[in-house]
Amino acid sequence: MKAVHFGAGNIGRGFIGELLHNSGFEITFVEVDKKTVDYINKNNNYDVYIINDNYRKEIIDNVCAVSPITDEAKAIEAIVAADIITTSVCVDNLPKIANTLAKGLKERLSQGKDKVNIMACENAFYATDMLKKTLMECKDAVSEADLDAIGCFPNVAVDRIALSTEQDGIRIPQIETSFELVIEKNKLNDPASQPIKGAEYAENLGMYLERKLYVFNCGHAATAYLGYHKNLPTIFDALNDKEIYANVIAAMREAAVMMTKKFPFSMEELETFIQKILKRISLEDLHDEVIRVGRSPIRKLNNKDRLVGPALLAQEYNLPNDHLAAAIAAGYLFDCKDDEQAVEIQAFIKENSIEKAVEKYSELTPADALFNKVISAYNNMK
Ligand SMILES: NC(=O)c1ccc[n+]([C@@H]2O[C@H](COP(=O)([O-])OP(=O)(O)OC[C@H]3O[C@@H](n4cnc5c(N)ncnc54)[C@H](O)[C@@H]3O)[C@@H](O)[C@H]2O)c1
Ligand SMILES: O=P(O)(O)OC[C@@H](O)[C@@H](O)[C@H](O)[C@H](O)CO
Repeated sequence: MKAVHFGAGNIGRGFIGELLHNSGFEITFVEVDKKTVDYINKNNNYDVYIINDNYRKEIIDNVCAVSPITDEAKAIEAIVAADIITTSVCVDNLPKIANTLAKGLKERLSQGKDKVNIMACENAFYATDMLKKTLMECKDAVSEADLDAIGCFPNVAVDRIALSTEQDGIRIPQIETSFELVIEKNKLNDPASQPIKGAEYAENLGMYLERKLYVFNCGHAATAYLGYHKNLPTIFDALNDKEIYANVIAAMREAAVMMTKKFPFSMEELETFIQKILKRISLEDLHDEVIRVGRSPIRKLNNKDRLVGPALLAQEYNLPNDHLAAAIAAGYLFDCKDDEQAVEIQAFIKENSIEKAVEKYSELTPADALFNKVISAYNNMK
């Protein structure tokens, strides 16, 4: 069985690559970083280290990599031959992979190939739906009818802390033992099939996806932005600060209470979930930097993403969201110079105002109670 995976980064090699390999797939990574492509092709394998299993090394073999920039024809060939296609490139990059994927899918169609499962393993609200939309809108656009004739598009919730260390300019993935990959079962080509071993197959993905993004990633982002504001380098350091810990858990609980209104979760089970997540992310050995977890704030401050998304839903249900508002405000203070999106937001605030920035990036207006809470928290923190 053959898999094509776009993005040989931390999650690509460290998590999805490992699961695909253990499910019996030969994997072709489509990756823009030349050094990573050459490293994978050198021995047709790569190493992964399991952090909280004494840095046990796993070797993932039967892999190769191609660059979509210098070798698009090979990428298309791999797409045509694939039994499964997955991505983990960050949702901001989905439009950049769309043309190559679209060309490969058109070629599959013209060769009369089978339908293939295509899954975007990204932290976002229904990332596979987003990918499908970009395939219909890109330069080499495929019509929806053709996409449905050649592909199936299940959404997924992807959870594993996947980091890396650098050796000779190559990032070597390091992962934690805990993981969860939940796949939207009824959208699979064959809903009874379980193509990836170790994944869960759910009919009601929405509740798992929102719990992951709106509770886990919500708390993670809140920790990163509040930690960055206090000059704390890692998530471990940030959660060791009593004030930050109290604010993070309060924000996660605000999101969780909202989830109990929307989905059949009890607060008791969400409280257990929150405690489990806080334990996982505060592991000292991870050395997970607040700038990684806070990266790409334009994406994270979007009104469908992990902070504004649950805060708006809480507002809709007339529930408290003040701690979520404070975390959003901290996101607008994230002025990391190495993060393009942070630089853009800070320049926009300087040239315009925080009010205009919240309107532009989070699509909140002064008519929203949340807008005013964010502005007032921002001014208090500044
Ligand atoms: N790291 C985690 O703990 C984690 C956990 C769950 C979900 N995720 C999600 O997984 C996705 C990837 O995150 P990551 O941490 O692995 O990031 P990463 O930066 O380590 O990996 C992304 C990879 O995609 C490659 N890439 C970018 N544009 C590309 C393109 N046009 N074509 C091919 N390759 C391209 C990059 O070079 C990089 O190797 C994100 O959506 C993230 O939210 C990450
Ligand atoms: O990957 P991002 O940028 O969406 O979010 C940063 C972290 O919160 C994220 O990577 C977590 O480590 C991950 O979602 C855990 O499953």
